[in-house]
Amino acid sequence: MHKKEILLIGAGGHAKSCIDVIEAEGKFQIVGLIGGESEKGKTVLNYDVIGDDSDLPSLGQKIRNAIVVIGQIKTFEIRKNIYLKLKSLGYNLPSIVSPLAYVSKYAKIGDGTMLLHHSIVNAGAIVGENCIINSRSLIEHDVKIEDHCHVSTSAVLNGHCQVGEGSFIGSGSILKEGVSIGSGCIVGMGSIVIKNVSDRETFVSRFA
Ligand SMILES: CC(=O)SCCNC(=O)CCNC(=O)[C@H](O)C(C)(C)COP(=O)(O)OP(=O)(O)OC[C@H]1O[C@@H](n2cnc3c(N)ncnc32)[C@H](O)[C@@H]1OP(=O)(O)O
Repeated sequence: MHKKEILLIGAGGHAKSCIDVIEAEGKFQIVGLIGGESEKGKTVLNYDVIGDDSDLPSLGQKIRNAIVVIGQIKTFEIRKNIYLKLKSLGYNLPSIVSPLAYVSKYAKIGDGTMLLHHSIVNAGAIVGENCIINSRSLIEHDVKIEDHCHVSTSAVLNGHCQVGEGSFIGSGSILKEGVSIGSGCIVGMGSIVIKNVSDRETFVSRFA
């Protein structure tokens, strides 16, 4: 199969996981990574960091596809801003789905979103643009996740939960069905969330 070229924006740890998924999916040929000024010339797995943000306009003349592979815990603005910049430069921002993930035919996945290995998105769920649906996470039926969110490893979002723009749901967290998380929230790893969380709130479970 002819593979389309894709540029990866980010050169850290999360980029490695994303490279593994892109190679496994087999639809795109990675042409290189975009990193910070100091990362130029570095290699991540088998791929070179070929430029920084300032090179995006010129690279966009030859490479049409891109995806953001920067990680996200405390701030979503870095991923959001670079995503909007790529859009304004005319890049295509495909969604990438690991062949080991399951996406119901009744679910919707937005542009620029990556589903990593063993994630599950069930019927009626809607995932926005530029999200990370990380390894082994479970997005149950009718969940709605807005743009620029990160659902971390092994998090469980039960039926009808909602997650506002730019929120982070920590590793191994469990959201009770119907719970609503506001925008720009941080849900700490291992949290049990049984009530709604307001915009920009950091929530961690405290059982002591
Ligand atoms: C593939 C990947 O690696 S994806 C990344 C996966 N990683 C995660 O999911 C981890 C996400 N990060 C967390 O959960 C962090 O602990 C955060 C963001 C919630 C807080 O981090 P920080 O702001 O650095 O807070 P800090 O570690 O100083 O802790 C502040 C307080 O909250 C408590 N706390 C922090 N996280 C948690 C948590 N998940 N559950 C319960 N309590 C917590 C700390 O014990 C501390 O309590 P104290 O003030 O009584 O001493």
